[in-house]
Formats: sequence, structure tokens, C-alpha cells
Amino acid sequence: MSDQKTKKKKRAPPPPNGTAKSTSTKTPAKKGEIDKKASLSPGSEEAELVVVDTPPPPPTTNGGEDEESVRSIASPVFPGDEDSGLGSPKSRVSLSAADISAWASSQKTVAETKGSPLVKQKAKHSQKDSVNRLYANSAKKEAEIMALVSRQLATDMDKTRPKPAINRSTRADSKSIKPLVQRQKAMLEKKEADIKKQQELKKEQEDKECSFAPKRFSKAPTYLKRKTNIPAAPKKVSVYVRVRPFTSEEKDKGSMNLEGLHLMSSARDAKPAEVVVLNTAPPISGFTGLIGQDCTNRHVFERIFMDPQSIVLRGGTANLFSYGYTGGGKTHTVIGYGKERGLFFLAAENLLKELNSDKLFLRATACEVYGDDVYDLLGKEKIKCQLRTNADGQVIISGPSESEQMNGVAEGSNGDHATLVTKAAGLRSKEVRKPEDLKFISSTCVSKRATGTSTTHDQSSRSHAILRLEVVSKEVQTATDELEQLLAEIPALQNALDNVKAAAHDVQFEGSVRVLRSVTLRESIIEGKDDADLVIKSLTDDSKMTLEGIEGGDEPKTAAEWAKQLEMDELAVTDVPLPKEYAGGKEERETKKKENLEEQVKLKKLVDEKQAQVDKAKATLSEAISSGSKALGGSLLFCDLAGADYDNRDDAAQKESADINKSLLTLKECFRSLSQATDQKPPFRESKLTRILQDSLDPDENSARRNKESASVMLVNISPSSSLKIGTINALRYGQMFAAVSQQNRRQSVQGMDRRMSRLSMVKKADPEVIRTLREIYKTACFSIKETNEILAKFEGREDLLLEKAKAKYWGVKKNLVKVTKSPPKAKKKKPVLDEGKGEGEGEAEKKVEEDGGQVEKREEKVEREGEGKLGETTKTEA
Ligand SMILES: Nc1ncnc2c1ncn2[C@@H]1O[C@H](COP(=O)(O)OP(=O)(O)OP(=O)(O)O)[C@@H](O)[C@H]1O
Repeated sequence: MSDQKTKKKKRAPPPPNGTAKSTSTKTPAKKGEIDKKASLSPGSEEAELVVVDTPPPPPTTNGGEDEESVRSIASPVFPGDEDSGLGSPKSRVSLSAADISAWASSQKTVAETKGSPLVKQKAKHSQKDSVNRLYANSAKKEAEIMALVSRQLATDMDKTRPKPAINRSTRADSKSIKPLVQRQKAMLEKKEADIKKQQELKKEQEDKECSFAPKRFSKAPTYLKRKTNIPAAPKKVSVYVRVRPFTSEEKDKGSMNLEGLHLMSSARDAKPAEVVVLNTAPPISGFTGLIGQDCTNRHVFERIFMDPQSIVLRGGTANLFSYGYTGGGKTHTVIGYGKERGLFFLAAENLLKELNSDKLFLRATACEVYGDDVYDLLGKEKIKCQLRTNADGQVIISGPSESEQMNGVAEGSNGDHATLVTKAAGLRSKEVRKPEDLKFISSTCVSKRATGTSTTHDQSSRSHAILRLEVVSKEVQTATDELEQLLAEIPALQNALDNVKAAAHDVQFEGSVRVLRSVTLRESIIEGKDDADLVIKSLTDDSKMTLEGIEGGDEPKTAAEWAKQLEMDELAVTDVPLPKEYAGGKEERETKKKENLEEQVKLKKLVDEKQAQVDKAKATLSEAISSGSKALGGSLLFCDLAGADYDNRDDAAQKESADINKSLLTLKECFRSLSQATDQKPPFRESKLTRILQDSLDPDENSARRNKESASVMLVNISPSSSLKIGTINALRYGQMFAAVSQQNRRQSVQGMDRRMSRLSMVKKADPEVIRTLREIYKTACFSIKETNEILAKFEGREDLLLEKAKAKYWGVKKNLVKVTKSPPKAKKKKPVLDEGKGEGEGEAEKKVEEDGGQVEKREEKVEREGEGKLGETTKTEA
């Protein structure tokens, strides 16, 4: 920056009473600023401006055996050259020696130009003119090259074939093309065979994977992430109805069967429409299956839960929901009575048997959601819990919090920072090493559930109970506990640090005063009141003020008027803190400030140390998991849902029903979303029940689960008794809604998903060999890497098709299906137009991509039409 330009910032003059200190009035500039200014020599700013409009550097030659004749006229860019620092294609246009010297002199002229903006502007214009002239020359020459090369190629290659897009840049001499094509044809045939073989092998491998999930979705969880807006694969959701037998009480009362109710199990392979549960008009049907009165719990387990449970062995989740009115048989099915063990027991027994390891066991937790509250059911008393979301966005259920003294942190010197760690324990858990260990759940949890009067019963379950069993090992358990302990300490330490930081201000300042201060200083100094500040005595409504300690200060003036009178830069009204008064004066204040700073440093160190420990604990946990069984982290979830109500009861009871209905509807919407391929997130956040279930139903990418597979089964438990008709029909209708969203969406999405998956699998699995071959073809056809990349991006997921087209078009490899009309598309006439906004190369690349893509798409259309037998006039293969 020139010296004349440097403006001096003036400070307020010392007050007339002479109390002003000679404190430096200079604004401390930031380090970066000083460096920047220091590095700018006079005229460097102008030099920077010149760079913007600088034409391309002199041409650089590219290697190649047969290209001398072409290269002497043009110096195009080829695949592999883009890293050579040549810049955009525009900058690579060939220039003659005269052009170069003209360019160099214009460069010099401009670089030397300094002084008034008008001169600079003029220099820039003349430079621009010269560059434009150069480009116009180059474009003319380029057109000549194109014509030459096109003619040469036409004689060498099939004349009926559309000309390769060699119009802008070419390296290969026309003579070299024929042998090259032959060599590459041979190479290509070999590659084709290899590619086919590899694809077959891959397919075989994929088919072996994932025995439970439908094969077409088996790979989905690994690369279908919602984050990338790619629809997630539908999750397996099945909905069954179980009809229980009459109880002895019902038999004694002579209860009648509900008319039209099917009591026998449906065939395993029955279609949902065939699974009629109740013959009403219209019939209640559409379920995955009906489990009749003939089935024991073991039958039920084997039919509906054995398969989903196999996911747990791979670290995934299997969820069982039971729904129905009181007396429908939920507890009988899930927990079991007497000798008839429930699915909870049978699943755990089966899982432990399958795990077959002393090192692995299950960790059980149990909680219930009642209205808007969550309770831990496992233990002597029911404990109210909180739902919170951790740093990873995962929902954590935490019990009552406890505070304890933080290690290594003493009471702060001012007594003003936290020294207690507040930790909230997670849900209480029990180890399950053998199925009998589950007994405590039936004895404690079930009895503690909230019950109440529903429309039909006085012992209706009014809460949703959630029981979980997770596969763990001692190492994983220890590492998890340690990590949780450390994670609980970090917020407490951070709080302590924040408190000390906040106290730093109070140690130094007390109250504030309104002053008139230079705008520059206002922004750069946040210190308290400075002796040089102009203290405002009064401020009027029309922004005029009187000042203290200034001659004539009692005359109200605006900030601008004061600035003018005092010959200062812009002034502004600012509130500044007042330094705190200590008995020991400034010295004591400085000591306090120093102590506070030391405290901050100490706590910051502790936070950093704790964070390092957390990282280490995470690594330990991760190591414990990865070195252990792949079943680690797998879980079983059993959810006994509260029955929905359709009554108009009053007050609390109605609110209770509303809460239940709301959460059930949200659950249904989540099922709907899960069972279809969508990039929409299921509405988990809309109810506490679904928030808790989210990580089991649809673990997202932040989930700690190693395997994010999950399968859910909804079981509607009903009584056969006609006396419970209303409750039974309501439960069935509710279940039918779940079944409908699951089946219908599944059916719909299977086709869509098939298409998407086949495309996505291509996107994902684009064979490197195919890509490499495509690159070679485009390289031979003189496409730059940039152009090639654009074409590949445009045809992402359809590389195989592109390969066929490209082979046909550029290598003359005949393709049975690919046909073109008699007249090949006319090559677009190139215009050597150069606009400032878009470089020539860019425009051409776009055109070429469009052209290529357009042709391929047109031909695809033809092929499709041919498949329909409508392409009678098509006569000639492309080659
Ligand atoms: N499949 C079955 N076979 C024989 N008895 C059954 C069956 N299902 C349920 N029962 C009996 O029906 C009665 C009610 O069952 P259960 O207690 O499981 O109902 P529930 O839906 O859990 O009710 P609540 O919602 O009140 O807990 C019990 O006496 C139980 O033994």
C-alpha cells in the first residue's frame, strides 16, 4: 500500500486536567494483518490484479511418439496431463512464438503499470484485448487442425460411423490409430471375459450372504445410508395374529366364540389376503399369518421369531411387539405362565445355546413408558427415568443422577466453580447366563406395570413395557462401564472451566460506564474503561451528548460533531466495564486476574486429559468388540404394548388413552416408513415409545451397533370370546393397519427397490476394470480426463452400458443390440466463440458430454423400442 494512502488514526487528546497517561493509542493489529501488509511491496496489490486477467502461460509440449505433426500446430491436453498445472483447457490453447512474445510484452506492460486506477484499468483492457486476439488466432488454427485430423480419420476408419469426438484436442497421429484400435480390440475381448467372470463370482458370493433378510436387500444396510439420501432398504416387518383358547373361567361361564373368527393357524406360505382372521364384511385379513388355538408358545417362537433371532447372532436386532386388550394373552406369550415359558424365555434359551460360549452372556434391562414418563422396572422399586440424547444423537435412558466429588479438582479459589460430578446411571441391568436368570423379570417387572381401568377391563395394561437382552462379554461390559464413567466426568469438568472463565470478568470489573470511543478501538479493545475514554455525562434523545472533563463538554453534540471538534476519526457511544476496586488497588486486581488464569489453565488441562482418557476408553471398547464374537451388541427386544382405547372417558383417563393412541399411531407410522424403501426418516421423535425403540428398529449411522440389521414382528393377541368382541375387533383393526402399511409398502417397494438396488449396486460396484477400459477408450478418442470424468459421472451406475456404446462407437466393436438409424447424427459445428465466463475447453467438454450422452440415450431408446418390435426401419449396426 502506498504511503500516501496510509491513514493516521487519531486518539482523543488527553483531558485538560492532565490526568491522561501516555498509553499507546495504536490499535494492535492482528498478526495475520501485519504479515499480510508486510509482505506487500509497493505495487504488489496491482500485481495481484494483473494475475486475475493473465492469459495462459506459454504452451507446454506433451510426450508421444506419433504426434509431432499435430503437436507442431496445437498442443492439446490429454488424459494424464491434468495434473501438470496447465490450468483450464482455455489456458492450454497453442500459441505461436509471435503470440508468446506479444503476450509477454503485454504482461510486462501491465505488470509495470502503477498509479491511478484509470491507468490500471486501461492496462487491464489492453491486456484483455491482446488475450482475446490470441485466443481468436488459436481457435482459427484449431479449426484447421480439426479439419485435417477429421479427414485423416475418415480414411482410416469406417466412414459410415459417426466421427469420434476428436474435434478439440488430439495427440495421436492418424497413422497410428488403426494398429492401436486392433491392439485394443484384442485387449478388450480378453477384458470382457475377465469382467464377466468376476461379476459371476461376486454374485455367487453375495447370494451366500445373509440368510434371513431377503436376498435382494441383503447388502442394503452396509451402503444404503440415509445420510447420502439413498433410500434405505425396507426392514423386515411381519404382523401375526394369535388367538388364544378359552380360559377355564370363560369355559365355566359358557362363553361363546366370536362369530366368524378363525381359530386354526393359517398355512405358513399363505398370502396376506388369504389370512382371514375375522369373517366380517369386509373381512379382517392381510396379516402375515394367523396362529390358532392349537399352538403352544414354542410353536409360536419357531414360526415367527426363530428366523429374526438369527440376526442377533450377527450383531443385529430382533424385535417382538405384542399388542391386544387385557386378557388377550400378551403376558402368556411374551413372559409365559407356569410351565408354559414365554417367547422371552425361549428366545433367550435359544440364543444362549447358539452363542455357546462362556465368554458371552446377556444383559437384561426393563422399562415402561406410561404417558409421558419412563420408569425403570428392574429392581425393588420402580424408578422414574429421563430420556436424553447424547453427543452422537443417540437416545439414552438415564436413571436418577448422583453427585460425587470430582477427582483432582479442589474447590476453586473463589469458591465459584463446580467440583462435583453429576452422573446419571443408565437403566439397571441384570446378567443372564442361563434362561432361568430371567425369572426375576416376571416377578418384578410385570407386577410393577401400570394397570388401570379400560373400557372393558379393570386390570388393563396402561403402559408399554420394553424388555431388552443384549449380547455382551465381560471385557465389553467393563470397557463400557469405564467409558460411561469418563463421559459423565467431562461435562462436569467443562462446567467448572466455564464457571472459572465466567468469573474472570467479575474478578476484574464491576459495573460499567458509557463513553465515546474511537470506532476502531471499540472493535479491537474489549478491556475496561481506559483513561483516554471520553466519559459521557448525559445523552439526549436526538443522540447528542455532553462529555466529562473536556473544555466545552457541556454543550450537547453528536458523536460526529465531537469527532470533528476533537479532530478525531469516527467516534461511537460504547458501554465499557469499570475496573473493580480492591483494597490492595491495582496490584491486588492483577493478582486475582493471574490466579483466575492459572485456574483456567489447570482446568483446561484436566478437560484435555479426560478427553484423552475417553478416546483411549473408546479405543479399548472398540478393540474389545472387534476382537470378540460378531454377536456382540446383538439384541432382542420385547415390547408389550398398552391397548388402544376409543372411548370418551374424562380427564386423566382420557389423557392416558390419548397418550397411548398417539404413541401407537407413531409406531405405526414408523413401521410404515421402515417397511418401504425411502429416504425419509421414520418419525421416531414424535413419541417417547418410538424414541426408545429407534435404535432397535432402525439404528442410524451414529449407532454404536456394529450390525444395523433389524427385523420386527408384531403379534396381535386376541381372545376368542364373543364377550370381548369390541376389544378384539379394535385390536384386530389396529393390527390390520400395521399389516397394511407393512405388506402394501413392502409389495410396492420391492419392485421399486429392485430397480433402485440394481442401479445402486451398479453405482456401488462399478467394476474398476470397466472404468479403466472406458478411460482407455476415451483416451484413444482424444477426450481429456475432465471430459471423461464428466461422461462417467453422467453415466454413473450404467458403466456397463456406456462401455458397450463406447466400444461400438470408438473401437468399432460390433454390438448385436446397438443399432442406429441410417443417417448418423450430424456432428455439431464448432464455434470458436470465447466468452469470458466460460473457457472454451469447458464449453466444449459440456457439448461433448451432452452429445455423447444424448447419443447413448437416443440409442437406448431405440433398443427399447426394438424390444417392442417397433424398430422395423432400423437397418444398420453402428459399426
Ligand atoms: N395361548 C394360550 N393358551 C392358554 N391360555 C392362555 C393363552 N393365552 C392366554 N391364556 C390365558 O389367558 C389369560 C389372560 O392372558 P394374559 O394374562 O397373558 O393376558 P394379557 O393380554 O397379558 O393381559 P394384561 O394386558 O392384563 O396383561 C391367562 O389366564 C392366560 O393363562
